[in-house]
Parts: sequence; structure tokens; C-alpha cells
Amino acid sequence: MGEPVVKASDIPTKIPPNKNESVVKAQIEVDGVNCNVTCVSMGNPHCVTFGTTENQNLLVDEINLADIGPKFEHHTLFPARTNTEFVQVFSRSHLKMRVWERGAGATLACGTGACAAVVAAILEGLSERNCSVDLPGGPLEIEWREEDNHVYMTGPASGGTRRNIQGYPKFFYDTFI
Ligand SMILES: N[C@@H](CCC[C@H](N)C(=O)O)C(=O)O
Repeated sequence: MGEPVVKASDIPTKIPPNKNESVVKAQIEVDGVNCNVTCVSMGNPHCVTFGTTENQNLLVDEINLADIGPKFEHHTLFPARTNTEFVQVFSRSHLKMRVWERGAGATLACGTGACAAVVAAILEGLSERNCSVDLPGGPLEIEWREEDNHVYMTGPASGGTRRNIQGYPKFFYDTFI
């Protein structure tokens, strides 16, 4: 997945940097709730939250993604909008995540999101550099390697929904879609 970008202005986010030039466990208000967030770009912007000031440990199954997701995505602190990962910590090597993707909504999996979640967990001191991430679509193994600063993702690939695209000939559809 390459190297994560943590410089706030490059992500981009307008949240004031609180650790060198990056945003790590910063407090922002979303829909009247004070959320702790860490921001990471994996080539696309991600806002990762592990909890609020009142409840430091999210129970991700209890989150109403369709309600809160758009409020993060369109928050004025994210000038290019943002993907948002809601993450529950089971241990220093095991996370569970649900994602609200910019422009797509709740999805079953997001590779860059899982990578951003692990980078954020490491920056917050919550996990080791090798970590399993459970997503609704299945688990991913993520490593943020110290030697080259790259993030590596390992996991299964499987087909999703097949949709017929009107106007494309059958050969094109069978071959490329
Ligand atoms: N919604 C993302 C782009 C999609 C990321 C992709 N699904 C992944 O698996 O990483 C964005 O707006 O950047």
C-alpha cells in the first residue's frame, strides 16, 4: 500500500496538528459528540476513531453508520471529505473495524481503511506493527514495516456483485467486468 502520510495539511485535514505536524488522538466535535480521531492518508484521506471522550472504547456493532458516517465525511475539517474508520480494539494485535467510505457509504471492506486503522492504532500506542483487522467482509492482516515505512496488506480476494451495464456487448461484459 506504500507509505502512510500523516502530515495534516497533506491528508488533508484542517484539524490543528497536535503531534509534530500530524493529528493523533485529537478531539473533534461531530454531531454534538466529542470524538477522538487520528488522521492518515494512504493516498486517500482517512479519519480513524477508537472512541469518544466519554467512551474510549467503541463497540462498533452498536454504531449507526448511516447516521454518523456522512457527518464525518462532510465535516468542514476535511476539505476533500474523508473516509472514516470506526475501530474497536480487542488486543494489541487484533482490531475490528467498520468503515464509511467517502462517496460510497458503508462498505464490506476497505483496504486503505484497514491500513489507515492500523497506522492510527500504532500512532495512538494501541497496537503492534502486525495486526489482524476484522471487517464485515472478512479479516485482513496488516503490517506497518519499520524497515521501509511501507504498509503491507494480506487477505483473500473474492468477487462482489456482478451488474449488467447497459449498452456493453456480452463479450466485453464477460471479459472485463
Ligand atoms: N472511498 C475511497 C476510495 C476507495 C478505497 C478502496 N475501497 C479501498 O479498498 O481502499 C476514497 O474516497 O478515497
